[in-house]
Amino acid sequence: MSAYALSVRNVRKQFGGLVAVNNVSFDVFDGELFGLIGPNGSGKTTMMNLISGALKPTAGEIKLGHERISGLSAHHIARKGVSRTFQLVRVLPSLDAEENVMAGAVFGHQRLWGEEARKLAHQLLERVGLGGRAHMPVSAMTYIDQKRVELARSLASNPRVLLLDEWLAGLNPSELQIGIELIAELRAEGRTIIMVEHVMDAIRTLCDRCVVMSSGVKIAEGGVAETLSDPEVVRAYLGDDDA
Ligand SMILES: Nc1ncnc2c1ncn2[C@@H]1O[C@H](COP(=O)(O)OP(=O)(O)OP(=O)(O)O)[C@@H](O)[C@H]1O
Repeated sequence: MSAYALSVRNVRKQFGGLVAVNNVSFDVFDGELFGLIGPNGSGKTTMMNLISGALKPTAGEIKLGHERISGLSAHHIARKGVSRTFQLVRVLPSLDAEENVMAGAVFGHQRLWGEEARKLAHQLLERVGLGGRAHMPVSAMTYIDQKRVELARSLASNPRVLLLDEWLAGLNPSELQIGIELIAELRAEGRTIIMVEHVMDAIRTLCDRCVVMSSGVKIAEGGVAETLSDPEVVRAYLGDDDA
């Protein structure tokens, strides 16, 4: 880990009178698995949307490496190397797994076509545990398998930064274990990942560092163990069963 993969500087997002993200700054190193956590409604998904370009900040700056990406369209930011999965899985249900993943290869950062894209799709489907199911329609797949397809599609662009927005949500305990192992493998490959997650065991197991948000504000940042035992963080989570 050396250079910053992503820098968030004094970022603010206002929806009318509501400040969803209030002057938040943090840096994510190359190769780091970085957690973004906080109670419901604290601004985590808004922050993911700001990084991916689905939303534009009201103020502040986001850089990918040395390049400012805040203000660019989601499409441009994806091309520059930020890819994501969504809180509620978004796949193309009428297509099969291979076609979904090829779409990521064709439209993303890496831009592969034809046979090259197909070959990569096969490798990635194998990678996420869907080898042999390349031609299954995604609409016929279980929820975890649809999540695997979405992850493979995000990886198909060979992103510089991968955003996982509650990728583990909705999985049963054995699927959760598989999901955590899969993310751990991506981390071991040296991928830079920012994950929003309510599953605290996953954060503890997987993340190098984390930021904690509450009511739009960053209330703590640092190594996972010390951050989660910070009294302000414990207070913010009081009453939240997931903490
Ligand atoms: N498009 C929007 N328009 C208006 N308000 C919004 C919009 N998106 C989010 N908000 C508000 O911003 C605040 C932060 O929401 P956000 O979804 O970012 O929180 P979160 O931490 O991701 O929550 P959760 O853990 O429940 O997903 C909430 O009060 C939410 O209602």
